[in-house]
Amino acid sequence: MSEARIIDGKAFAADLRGKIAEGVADVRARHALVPGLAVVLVGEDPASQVYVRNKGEQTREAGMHSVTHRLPADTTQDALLRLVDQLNHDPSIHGILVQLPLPAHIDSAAVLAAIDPAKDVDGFHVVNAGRLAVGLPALVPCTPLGCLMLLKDTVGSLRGLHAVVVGRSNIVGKPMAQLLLQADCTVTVAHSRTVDLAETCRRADILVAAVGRPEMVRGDWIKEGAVVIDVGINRVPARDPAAAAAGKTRLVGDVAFEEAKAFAGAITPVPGGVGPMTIACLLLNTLTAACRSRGLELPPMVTTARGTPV
Ligand SMILES: Nc1nc(=O)c2c([nH]1)NC[C@@H]1CN(c3ccc(C(=O)N[C@@H](CCC(=O)O)C(=O)O)cc3)C=[N+]21
Repeated sequence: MSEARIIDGKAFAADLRGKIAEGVADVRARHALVPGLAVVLVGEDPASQVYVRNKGEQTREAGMHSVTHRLPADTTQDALLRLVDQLNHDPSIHGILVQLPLPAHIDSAAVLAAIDPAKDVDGFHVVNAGRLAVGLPALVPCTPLGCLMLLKDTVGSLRGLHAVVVGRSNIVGKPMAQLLLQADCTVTVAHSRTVDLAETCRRADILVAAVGRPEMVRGDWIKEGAVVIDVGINRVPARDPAAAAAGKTRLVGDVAFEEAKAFAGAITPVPGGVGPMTIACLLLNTLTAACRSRGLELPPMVTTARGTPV
């Protein structure tokens, strides 16, 4: 039994961002099109602040136009809806991302529904979810899109493989299952009410863990040689008790990584796995949305022979 290959999402994402930057330079030169992304952050959650700052920097590095709207935590739903409407009508903006979670007094579903589906670079609008489900061109949620890219890069053809997705959220589990189905996998969607979750996972050639529970998937849940994609990003107390007492934390996934390495054929780490791919795919979706707004194909440096990004 050999140790799993570690899938380097950080390096893959850096490479993808390089290709996106070339694609942006191409549409700027040939079509005077500058893809623009607007990120809206309500409230001051420190983790969200870091993440939003990274998005802004990487967007600009790719040659795109980037605006961040930071609104106070007590912003009314009406004010947020007015901002979304303004961005919907702003021709310099091709992608709109409203950072989740929103404060409890705001109805997230109402806000997501107000985003123009053509600018919905998170792929959370019901129109995009529906288009993905029936196989029409859609803006696809960034995290599952990034996972699919890592899987295809690791495995090649996914045809006929049994994929088990643990987690049924609208932002990861459900769209992940749709993408795997489209790639000709046999797909099982498991969740907290699944009877004998461990046994279900053991049948997976491809295991995608997206439950948000630190290290829930154990090593012996994994079939020998399976490819494991860990979507979880959980902050837990530092290993060292003194450091933990001082409030220091570390990031772990939904998979017990050290155990899993002994069983898996390949596995994504946390950090440095799926997380960086999520942001790279946000940039890709912004470029896609900008091109579609002008009826253009995606530039060739970010597409496969079939003209799709994956
Ligand atoms: N509308 C909306 N869309 C989102 O896509 C969205 C959101 N709201 N709310 C918050 C979550 C979280 N999220 C992350 C993306 C990348 C990393 C990431 O790059 N993580 C790095 C490092 C993390 C670190 O060191 O803190 C890694 O895993 O290697 C993390 C978290 C997107 N989200």
